[in-house]
Amino acid sequence: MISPDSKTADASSDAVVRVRNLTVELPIYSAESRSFKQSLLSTEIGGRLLSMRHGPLRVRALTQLDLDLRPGERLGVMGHNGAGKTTLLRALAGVYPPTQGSVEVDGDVATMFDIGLGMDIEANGRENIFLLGYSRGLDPAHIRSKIDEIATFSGLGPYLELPVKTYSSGMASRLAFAVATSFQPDILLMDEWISTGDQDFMKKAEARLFELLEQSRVMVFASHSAELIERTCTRFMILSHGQIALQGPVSELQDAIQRTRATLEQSGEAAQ
Ligand SMILES: Nc1ncnc2c1ncn2[C@@H]1O[C@H](COP(=O)(O)OP(=O)(O)OP(=O)(O)O)[C@@H](O)[C@H]1O
Repeated sequence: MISPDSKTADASSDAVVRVRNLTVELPIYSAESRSFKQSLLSTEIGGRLLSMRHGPLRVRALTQLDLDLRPGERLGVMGHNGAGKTTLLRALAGVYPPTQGSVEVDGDVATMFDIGLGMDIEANGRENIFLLGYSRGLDPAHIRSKIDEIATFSGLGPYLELPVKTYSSGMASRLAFAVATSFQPDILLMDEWISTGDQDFMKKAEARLFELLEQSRVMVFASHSAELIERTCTRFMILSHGQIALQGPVSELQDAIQRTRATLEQSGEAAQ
C-alpha cells in the first residue's frame, strides 16, 4: 500500500491505476561464472545491469516510475528495445512484484501479452477457457455462458476438445485472444497488436479490440507503432532505459510521437 501525502492523494483519488516510485529489478540466474558476468556487464542492454557483491547479476528494468490512470484514459508506451515496456505491463498485471515502490490497480485486468500465460497445454481448449477465466476472478457460470461465443470467435470448433499442446501457435493465440476479449475488462494491458498470421481472424480481432477499447476503463498499450498509438490512445509515454522520458496527452505530443517513430525507424525498431 502507498501512503501518499494529502496533495497526491487528492490528485489520484479517481485513478484506477496508481503507480508510485516503482523500481523493478530482475535477477539473471543463468549468469553464474565471473567472466561471463564481466562480459555481460560490458554489454549495452535496455535496462541497467547491477553487479552485486553476493547473488546473481540484476537488471534494473524500471526506475522510480510514477503513473496515474483515470477512467477513459488509454496510455500508449513507446521506447527502444529493452526500454522496459513489457516489464511495466507485467508489473501492472502483478506478474513482477515491485522491488521498490507500489502498484495499485482497481478492477478486473485482462492481459494481451505473454499469450499462453495461465494456460495449461495438457488441458483441452474448453478447460483452458475456464482456467483463463478463473485467473481473471470470473465465476464458472459467467465463463460457461461465453463458451459458445468463444468457440465461434476463435474458429477452433472441435479442436476445443483437444489438448492445447496439439494447437499451432496461431490457434493458441486465437483462443487466448477470444477469452481475453469475451469478458469486458476494466483494465486492458496490451503488448503490440495480436498477430496470428490469419488475415480473416485479424480483421475480426481488430474490430473487436476497438469495441473493447471503447468500453474499457483504462488501457495501457506498449507498441513500436506511432500510427496505432495515435489511433487508439489518449495519453503517450516514452520510456528510456527504464525511466519516463516524456508523458502527456496524445493531442499535445504529435511531434514527439513522430520523432520517436523516426528514431525507432533509424534503429530498425519501428513497426511496419
Ligand atoms: N526475465 C528477465 N530476466 C532478466 N532481465 C530481463 C527479463 N525480462 C527483461 N529483462 C531486461 O529488462 C530490460 C527491459 O526489458 P523489457 O522486455 O521490459 O523491454 P521492452 O521495452 O519491452 O523491449 P522490446 O521492445 O525489445 O520488447 C531489458 O534490459 C531486458 O534485458
